[in-house]
Amino acid sequence: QLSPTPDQVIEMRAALEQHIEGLTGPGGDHPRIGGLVRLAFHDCVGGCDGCVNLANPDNAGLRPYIRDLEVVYANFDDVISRADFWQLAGLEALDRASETDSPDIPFLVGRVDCSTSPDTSDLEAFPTNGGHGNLGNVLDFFQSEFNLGERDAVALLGAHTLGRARTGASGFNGPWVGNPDLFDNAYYRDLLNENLMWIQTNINPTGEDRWQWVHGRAPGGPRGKRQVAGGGPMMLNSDMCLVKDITVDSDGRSSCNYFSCADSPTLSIVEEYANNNALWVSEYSRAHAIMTSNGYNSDDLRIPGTNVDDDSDEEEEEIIEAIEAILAAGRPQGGQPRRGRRPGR
Ligand code: HEM
Repeated sequence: QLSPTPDQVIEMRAALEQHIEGLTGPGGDHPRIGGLVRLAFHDCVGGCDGCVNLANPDNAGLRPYIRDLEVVYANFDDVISRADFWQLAGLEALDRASETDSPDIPFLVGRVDCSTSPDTSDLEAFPTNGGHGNLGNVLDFFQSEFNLGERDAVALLGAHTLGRARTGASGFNGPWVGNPDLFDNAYYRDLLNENLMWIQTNINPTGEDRWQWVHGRAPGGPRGKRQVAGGGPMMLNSDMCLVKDITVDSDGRSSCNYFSCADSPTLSIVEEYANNNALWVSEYSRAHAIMTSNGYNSDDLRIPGTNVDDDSDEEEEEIIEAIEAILAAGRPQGGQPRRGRRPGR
């Protein structure tokens, strides 16, 4: 099995850092930050296996990130699996985006690529209704897919502080927050910010509906015009449901507005994260570590160059213990390891 040395991991991280810096968007942002974090998540739906089904509309937009990353991976494909390399790329992107509180996520190796990597025709199960969904859809998804609870789900969705949605991919449009390159709790602060006058608008009224929440006005500014085509900061229903108890119809339209909706049961978690960046980053780290072990048992994954049990870093050990507990709880009856895709997928 492929297993890089710690020095090789350092070399790969340097190459990935260069890769991330090597592409800038029109606003001077770095699109690969968001793209690589999203890839790390999408690869782990159905098990982290270095394979993404690009024919699945839920994966729309990932193609250029995978294609460009292949050029970097070609230099290391004899020492690391693609599945591990994609996870390292996600971690490097998070580090690049962090300023004050950096996520502390141990990089574990041992993931195995699917036989057709990087492509697959497997249909992975993403949240019902994608960005149209409500809190029930979101929580069910994280529970059934990753064995993650409510708090972990709220923490993970904070990754939407990075990157943006694109009309040509999901059909939604815009970043979630003002600075899509910065990994901090702005996502939670904006969700709670009444001065942003959140309104729900359909940015694709002549085609398949795309109801997203946009700022009704700039902070402190006069009430602005509804963003007809989006492009400014936005939230999906699956984000807004963390603070508002929205019920959406099959097109994604909410029956209440930001001011008339009742509070969501997860509101208090959002408030905690909005008030405490370090707390959010720490809980995000744990949830991300668990998500990116999906499909494996604790004995399958280890820190490069070590045996997991030898590792002396206390914080990393805590996270590994958490992963072990979750993996043990999630093991199917009969104690069979859940490596790669689950039966029936
Ligand atoms: C309920 C679960 C989720 C839903 C419905 C959802 C939905 C979406 C949608 C619709 C987009 C826009 C894609 C595009 O147009 O290119 C997106 C982007 C993104 N998502 Fe999620 N997402 C979910 C969970 C997550 C999780 C768990 C993570 C990571 C931990 C994540 C990280 C990202 C990032 C970083 C982007 C920006 C990508 C870019 O800039 O290219 N998402 N998500």
